[in-house]
Amino acid sequence: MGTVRKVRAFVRVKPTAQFAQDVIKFGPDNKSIGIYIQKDAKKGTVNNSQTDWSFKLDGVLHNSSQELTYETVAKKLVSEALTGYNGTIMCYGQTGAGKTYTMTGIASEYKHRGIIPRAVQQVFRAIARSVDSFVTVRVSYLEIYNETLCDLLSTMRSSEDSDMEMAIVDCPQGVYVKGLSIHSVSDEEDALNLLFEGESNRVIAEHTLNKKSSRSHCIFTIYIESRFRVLSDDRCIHSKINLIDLAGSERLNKTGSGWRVLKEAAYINRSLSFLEQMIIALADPRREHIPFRQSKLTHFLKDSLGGKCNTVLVANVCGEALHVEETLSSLRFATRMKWITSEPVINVTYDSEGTVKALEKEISLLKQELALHDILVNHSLVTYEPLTDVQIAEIKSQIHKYLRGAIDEIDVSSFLRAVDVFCFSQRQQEGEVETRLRSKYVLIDRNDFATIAAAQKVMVGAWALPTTQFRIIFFKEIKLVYLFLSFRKEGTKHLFSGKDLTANLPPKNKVIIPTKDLDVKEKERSEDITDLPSTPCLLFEFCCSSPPSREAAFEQFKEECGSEINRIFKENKSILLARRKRSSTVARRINIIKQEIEDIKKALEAQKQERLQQGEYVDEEGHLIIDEKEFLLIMKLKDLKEEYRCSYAERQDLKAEIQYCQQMVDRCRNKLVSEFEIWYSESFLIPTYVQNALKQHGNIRPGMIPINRVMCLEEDEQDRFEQMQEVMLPYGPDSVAFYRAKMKTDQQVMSSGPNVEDFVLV
Ligand SMILES: Nc1ncnc2c1ncn2[C@@H]1O[C@H](COP(=O)(O)OP(=O)(O)OP(=O)(O)O)[C@@H](O)[C@H]1O
Repeated sequence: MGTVRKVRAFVRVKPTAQFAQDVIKFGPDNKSIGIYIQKDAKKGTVNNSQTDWSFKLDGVLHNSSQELTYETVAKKLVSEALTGYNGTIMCYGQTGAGKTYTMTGIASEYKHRGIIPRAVQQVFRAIARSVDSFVTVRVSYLEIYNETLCDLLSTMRSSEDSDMEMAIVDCPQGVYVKGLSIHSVSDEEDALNLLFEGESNRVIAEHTLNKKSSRSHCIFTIYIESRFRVLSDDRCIHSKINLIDLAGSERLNKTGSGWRVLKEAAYINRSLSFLEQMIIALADPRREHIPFRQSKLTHFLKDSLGGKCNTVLVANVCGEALHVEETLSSLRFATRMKWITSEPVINVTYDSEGTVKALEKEISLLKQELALHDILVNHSLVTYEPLTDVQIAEIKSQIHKYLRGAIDEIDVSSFLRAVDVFCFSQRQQEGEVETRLRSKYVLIDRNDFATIAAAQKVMVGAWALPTTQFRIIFFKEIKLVYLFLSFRKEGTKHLFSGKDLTANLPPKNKVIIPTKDLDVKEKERSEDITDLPSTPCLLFEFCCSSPPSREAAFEQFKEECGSEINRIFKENKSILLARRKRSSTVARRINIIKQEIEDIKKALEAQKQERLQQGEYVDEEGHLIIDEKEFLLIMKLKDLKEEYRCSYAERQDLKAEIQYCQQMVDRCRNKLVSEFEIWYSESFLIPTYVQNALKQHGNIRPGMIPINRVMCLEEDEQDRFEQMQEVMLPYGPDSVAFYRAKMKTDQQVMSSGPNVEDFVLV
């Protein structure tokens, strides 16, 4: 079980020119807020009505920027969500007090973006840094308007979903909304697109208190699921972050709009008062029944307030005297929230069934791929069933014959046969097989991706030709499994020659072992196959069409492009280790000195007792006379104390140095990982022509433009226009996703024209 925590509650005061400084006062701890009201003169001099209140919350946000608000309120909750804790952040307060500003912010200005876009950014930045897990992110956007559930992303719903009636459903895993569309998002821009799309669909009414008053409760949810890259680790960590912008909590008589708005206000007030009842019940440990089902909002919040979830409330208040009653009511609400306790736990499931399913799916895809290859190369009769004893014996006999030189080639027609050939040949004549292979084939290390890619490029045109003959030969360790292709001459025309290959390979082809030192027999053997090109066979790794594993690529990256940062990282780490070692040596020394001091103190005490028993000597001036032993002990104690002081000071210095070194190491590690991610996607996931564009003088800056964008670019003009926009955007590359998403939503809204008006109720 997790540790028991309290729900955290903050108050955010909207800046105003008419701030009521005599009415609202903040404590020096930045956590307390006091409200002082003059006595109502009409009620006479003797009346007992309360005139001042004091509230203590987790923080008061007055004149605080969006950034500071996010750091204070949300950052920790979001980072804990990334490790599997559910989280809820809720903004409560009267109309116009800044709930939407706090939660969503101003969509046209990056600087004023609110909690939701910042949370999205934090999530995707953390994902970019994670190397050991696959993280998937999904989002949904729900609106509760007049007790009706609306999907703000309904235009993106599949036809199946849109037919389904929405309802809040309890299930053992928690509460969920049946029929609500949940969308996978691959990056920050994707998620922001959906946020802005949903924003433009919110029910908004013109209202005396706020011209763009949101009349509904809106819940943007981010679902995070992390699966570990290692197949043996079947843990799946999942969490959700509910970001809730409640409708305004003003009193009916202040709304001052038409009957429709009054009806809305009645609904809003009712659901907020049910919410208050639920909070009072949750805060009372003796209460057995919690009235969740009284409204859609409370039902939805059943597993999002307290319980196993991290919960944060922001009470938005106005600073003017006119709104003091609403301010008081919001502060009371926030104080009640603080009484609720929670015991957050990590949501983890062990998905061995999922892993098996994923593996089965992968096997079936591989089988299909293999079948397709077989058809392409006229090997349609190949079987992948386990071999019979007779077939195994036949393979063994073929290998013996090949090694004796009785046959030129081993016919390896299926993968399983090849595995057997490999196992058997490895046991039998590993060295000999290697020499023979080296004399006939060009060998490429499986980790040399550049060479493999070049070889692949040369061969790519030959794949589909029926004259291409496959042979798979397994070599030494399973790590060096190669797929050999031999290309037979078609008439007099070679499909390509070894020269073509060498021309296409990168200069660092040192791993290619040239064909040489053939004995006579071998020469004859190669002459036998003169109908093959001069470099008789090409080969490449069995799975070279898929990118290398991240682990292998990371090793390569550290050797090559990332070598400098890796070197600095290692150096810093070794300095850190040396400092730590030194610090523990000093700590040990301090302990020894402490012990010695204790021992000497005891010895001195014993000496003193002995002296007292024997009677003390004093000189003529009345000074006490001690013997030499006691004198030496006193001197030793003095030295030890001095040594203790020096060692202690050294330890303090070392501690500060360690802290600094640790920061440097962490920074280097993050840099190494983020550079690796860019390098990996540029080297293996991005097509070559895009890679060229990303090179130093290419027209795209790395990390700036998502691939899908690059792919759909057609004209140079478009390129230049986008580049220019990126340079001009404030806050550099960080804001690109935000502005792109905003532009996209604006374009959609413009093209949908009058439909936008449908959402504005006047
Ligand atoms: N802290 C703040 N700093 C600057 N402007 C703010 C702040 N808080 C709110 N505002 C501005 O005040 C106006 C009203 O804020 P907002 O729409 O967020 O209120 P609300 O509480 O969501 O109201 P409603 O319940 O009616 O939707 C907006 O123009 C917003 O930009």
